[in-house]
Amino acid sequence: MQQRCAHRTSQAARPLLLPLLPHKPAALARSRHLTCRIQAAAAAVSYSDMNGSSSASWQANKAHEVAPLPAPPKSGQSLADVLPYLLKLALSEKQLKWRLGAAFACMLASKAAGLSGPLFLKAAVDTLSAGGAAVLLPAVQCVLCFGLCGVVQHLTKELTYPTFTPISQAVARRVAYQTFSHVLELDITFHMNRRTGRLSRILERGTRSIQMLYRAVLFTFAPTFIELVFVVGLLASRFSPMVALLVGGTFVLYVAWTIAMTQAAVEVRKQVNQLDNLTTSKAVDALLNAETVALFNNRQLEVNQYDHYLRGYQAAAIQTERLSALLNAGQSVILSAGLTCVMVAAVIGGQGAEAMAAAKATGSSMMASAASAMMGGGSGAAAAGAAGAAAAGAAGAAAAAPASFAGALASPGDLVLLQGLLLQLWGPLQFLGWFYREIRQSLVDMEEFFDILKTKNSLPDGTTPLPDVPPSLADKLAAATAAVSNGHNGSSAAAAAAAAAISGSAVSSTDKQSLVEAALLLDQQQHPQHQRLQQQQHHNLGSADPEYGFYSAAADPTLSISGLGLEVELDDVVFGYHPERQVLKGVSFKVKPGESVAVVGPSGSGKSTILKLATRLYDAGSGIVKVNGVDVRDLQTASLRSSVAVVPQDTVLFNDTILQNIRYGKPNASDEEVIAASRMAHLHEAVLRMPDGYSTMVGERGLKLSGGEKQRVAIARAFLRAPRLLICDEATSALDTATEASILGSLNELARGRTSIFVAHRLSTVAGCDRILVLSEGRLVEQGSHAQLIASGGVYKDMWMRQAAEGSSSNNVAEASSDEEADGEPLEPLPAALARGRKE
Ligand SMILES: Nc1ncnc2c1ncn2[C@@H]1O[C@H](COP(=O)(O)OP(=O)(O)OP(=O)(O)O)[C@@H](O)[C@H]1O
Repeated sequence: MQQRCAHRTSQAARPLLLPLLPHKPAALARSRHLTCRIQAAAAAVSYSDMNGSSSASWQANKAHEVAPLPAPPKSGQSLADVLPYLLKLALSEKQLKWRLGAAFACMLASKAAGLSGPLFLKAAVDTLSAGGAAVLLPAVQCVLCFGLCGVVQHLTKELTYPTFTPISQAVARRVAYQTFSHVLELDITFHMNRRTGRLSRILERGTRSIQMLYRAVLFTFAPTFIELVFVVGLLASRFSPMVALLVGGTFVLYVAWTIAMTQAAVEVRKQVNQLDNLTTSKAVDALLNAETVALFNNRQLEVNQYDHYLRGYQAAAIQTERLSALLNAGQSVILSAGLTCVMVAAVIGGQGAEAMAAAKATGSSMMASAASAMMGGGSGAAAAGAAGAAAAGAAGAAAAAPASFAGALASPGDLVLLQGLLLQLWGPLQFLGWFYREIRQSLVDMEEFFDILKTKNSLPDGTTPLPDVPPSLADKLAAATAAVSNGHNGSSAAAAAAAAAISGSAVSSTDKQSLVEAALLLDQQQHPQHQRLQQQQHHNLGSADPEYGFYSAAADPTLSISGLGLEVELDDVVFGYHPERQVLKGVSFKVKPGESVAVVGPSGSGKSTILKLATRLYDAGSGIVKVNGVDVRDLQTASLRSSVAVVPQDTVLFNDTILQNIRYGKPNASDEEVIAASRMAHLHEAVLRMPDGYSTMVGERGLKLSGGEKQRVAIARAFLRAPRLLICDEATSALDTATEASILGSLNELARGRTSIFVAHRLSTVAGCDRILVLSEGRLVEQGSHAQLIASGGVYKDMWMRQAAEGSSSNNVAEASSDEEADGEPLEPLPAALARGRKE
């Protein structure tokens, strides 16, 4: 039985997929051609991967395991606000402990080596100053140690950040991943009100800032502070408390100046950011609309507008530069003045000459002297030019010192030591200023970033999964199942019951539906394979037919009427995009499962808005929108949307290949499925005519495709998706009438057994729908079948007659309608009538 069922499906699918089978030479050649195209497409897939356009993630359409972000701080204005957040971010990284420990060990080793170097150098200088042949070896030893310290200092310094980088990169990826996911999850109103370029700049600056803060705080501020404490201590013990006090004072003054100036620059930075956002969004806007710009010959207009923002940006950036120059100048003056004072104090208040003399007298090895110096076991004084005057000045002072200050100085080595230590501080201090400014800027950047993270979806997700059938149908289904199972035994009997029910004129369409459902339930109980296929289609998970890969309900008449359709109901819905303007003013209707409904009416009457409410892009202001009997606000949006396919009014494509763009309807679809869908959408031949076939890149937003081709890509996506609710918003408006007629045929096939809602201006394209809703100024003014509406002679009939009169191709249809009006016979469902009318 199972086999028979599978065979039936495969047989049913055969006509549909026949063109894919290589059973003729021509077909063989074609299939080879197709294979080439697919290979080319595969190449494009890797291209897409490289470009980050996600085919890999398309294959695995499920969330990656990325830890959620902690709640962003209430305010991101100060380090005190942001640091705990950064800490929480880092703490959830697995390797944090050992990496942080290793990075700190490297950093401390680097600092220790950096501070030891001057001590060895001092020892070498003092040794050499003693004179004589015996000092040569110890002096060389000291110099070698000095060199070794330099090597260790730089090697460990270079190891520090790379050791921590995997953590900061992992955090940055997590932040970027979760923020991107958060932004895509936000409601459509958020995206409507944002400018894309601006948003992407904020996200980019935010993630960059997080990395900057780690680097600055962990590897610049903390080590510099430790170093400062150590150096001040060393200076106090070796020279005098005054020297240490002066170094500390210089540092405090330096930091105070940096903070004050940076604070002043914050406002300017905010301005620069704003102008940067505006400039980028202006550029992105113009580039996205390059064709419109060219056609309207508005290049200069765009460039001028861009320049308007650029000029603002330029002015703000110049102000930032001025502030930066002032900051740097002040920092240099403070350091130079401070360090000169330190040197003078060291020279004047030099101490420890005796100790050094004693050290020399004992003739102890210079290594011992260096070691004692490192331990702070002696003190000395030296003089040098301010470190800001650079090493040359210091060296000159060192040379002059023994003569000029022989009485006050302990040794020339002390002078070298002092200068070495001060230079050791000088470098990080310079960076400290730069990093502080960066931190301030990062905090400004992160404020906007946190604002986005804190933005809540104004349409919070519901918790109820989409039920399989609406409650009313479920009841009828149960009754019908019982009836059918009492009367018959076995799936063929169930199918017979369904067939009888369908053909029975006395049975209402909903009851027919119920009986078919009942029959199918019985069938499923006995055909697990059948059930699996149906589930696959339900959840859009995979291909049902191993032979062809592509599954279509249209290929299997039993499945296509399997009641997969959703029930959509609007109950007294009032809605406006802005509170002061209502677009829908109390609209109520119900679309039954499996029913095809058209929404027609003048432009701006709210047709597309209804579709947006049904797919929960917006929530109704008042009234309820229900799908399968559940308020959409309670439904899990994912379960709703995974059951819906929308062919939108304006198809915007991803800048990727045609293959990938179609595959977007079902990310895990095989190439064969994609191509089968493309055939159903009458796109295949057009694609084959393109030089790169399915691997043709469609350009930004699909600009390289014609309007009709874009629409057919969207239709192919819908075929691939095989949805329970098909929504077509002017789906064929960009197509020529012949293509439109054949696509409508395919769409009708697709719509069988599913619920479908069509919005159309050309009434002839939807006259075959089960029901037509006529909307006018946000109100439902008429509804019924085409025949009923024509017969009632209302708004719809006026629209129909007007359209019939307008187009020569519609004349036949108009005649048909008057004939039908005259004799009361129902019209032949379109597009069959449409196609016939056009032929005639
Ligand atoms: N995102 C939006 N923000 C503000 N107003 C909107 C938005 N989308 C649509 N509108 C307005 O709502 C009204 C109804 O729009 P809707 O798109 O539903 O009309 P429609 O009947 O589908 O029109 P058409 O046939 O021209 O597509 C229009 O006046 C439109 O300007």
